[in-house]
Amino acid sequence: MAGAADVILAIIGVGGVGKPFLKQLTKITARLAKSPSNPVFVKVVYLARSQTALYDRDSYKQVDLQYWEQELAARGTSPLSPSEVAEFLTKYPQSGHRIVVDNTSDPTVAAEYPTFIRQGISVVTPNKKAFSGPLALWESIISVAQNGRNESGKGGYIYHESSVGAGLPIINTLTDLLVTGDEVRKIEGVFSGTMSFLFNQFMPVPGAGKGMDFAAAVKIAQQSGFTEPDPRDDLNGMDVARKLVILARISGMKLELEGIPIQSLIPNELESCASGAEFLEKLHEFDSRMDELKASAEKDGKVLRYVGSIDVISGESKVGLQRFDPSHPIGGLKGSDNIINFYTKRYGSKPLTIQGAGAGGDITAMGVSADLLRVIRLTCTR
Ligand SMILES: NC(=O)C1=CN([C@@H]2O[C@H](COP(=O)(O)OP(=O)(O)OC[C@H]3O[C@@H](n4cnc5c(N)ncnc54)[C@H](OP(=O)(O)O)[C@@H]3O)[C@@H](O)[C@H]2O)C=CC1
Ligand SMILES: N[C@@H](CC=O)C(=O)O
Ligand code: NA
Repeated sequence: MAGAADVILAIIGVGGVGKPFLKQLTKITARLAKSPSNPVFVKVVYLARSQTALYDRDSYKQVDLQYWEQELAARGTSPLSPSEVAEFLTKYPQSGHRIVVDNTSDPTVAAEYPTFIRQGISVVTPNKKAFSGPLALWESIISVAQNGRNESGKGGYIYHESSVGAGLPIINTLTDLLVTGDEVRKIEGVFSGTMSFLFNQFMPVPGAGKGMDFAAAVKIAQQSGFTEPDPRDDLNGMDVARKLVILARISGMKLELEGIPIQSLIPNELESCASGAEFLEKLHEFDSRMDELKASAEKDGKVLRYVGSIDVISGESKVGLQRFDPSHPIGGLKGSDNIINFYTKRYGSKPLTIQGAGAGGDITAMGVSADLLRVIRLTCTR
């Protein structure tokens, strides 16, 4: 078949984001295979959860995207380490671009992105750890990726749109601003779907109801798939700080996570909880503290919202609670909406604003699927 190409795919992580990603992938693979001029055949040869994986070292049998769950239960074996996944993909006996989709939040998988990329394997992920972890890891990734600093044409590609604002076009927009020569001065807004949901529920604008107890809202946020695998990573402000670090580094700053002042919403007494489950169980005991903050803001006619900002010129950044007028765009956010304002030279004093749901399985998976298609277009289109 003229112009036909193969894509060899390894998928690591099939949880709240990974499952809807697989559903989207099923439709995408069917569509790509039917292209009359440039059919692309996506072959999933590795699929892993934390304790079990589907792959065949000898036959490279493809994973059935419809029955993967049953197959995993019936014939799953121990997962490969990330470097073994790289070797497994590299040894696949036919040509075709190799791609790893990392749908975990595991820093040990993230630490191996340079290993994948150096071997020409592209990485697509919503996992924030590699881009907001040690600066050296970030530098290493962007120095080897084709779409990184050198555009050397040798390594694989890296795309991680869903690591900020889930499926919202945040990273693509920032990249477009920068590559076309705009000067980004400040980025601010609500970066957490969980925090947005919590404060919209706990302290709605006047006239929109009394509001829910804080700990009860946290449980709903978790059940709705908005939180990180461990909800403490949202409540301690780290998730927002990670997103700011990612945007700051793309903007050219050499920022480390430790450089951001972060207001944690975890009560001191719960810092030592052994698990996220224990934390969730005990959080309601501290609802009165949140109620006090709420009452004080209410007295001044304000609402509380959890925001982050980074001043690219001065290098100042912060993450925490702020009071807003109920009529302010941040005060009036709904659901799990993020709102992100880019202040740039071209846009002047009125920022470029992106707003919409910023957490949840389907919309995060959408960002991952779109990134995957981006890599396929770059590598398989004749
Ligand atoms: N949920 C959201 O709204 C958003 C999430 N993200 C990011 O998406 C990623 C996934 O989040 P989410 O799906 O909610 O998390 P989940 O906890 O629901 O799923 C994580 C999956 O990764 C698997 N996993 C963890 N470690 C490993 C490992 N070392 N090897 C193989 N598999 C592993 C887990 O295995 P097991 O099934 O065995 O537990 C699980 O299948 C995170 O990085 C998160 O920050 C980004 C934007 C929004
Ligand atoms: N836990 C995160 C998920 C997306 O990044 C959030 O609530 O925003
Ligand atoms: Na995004």
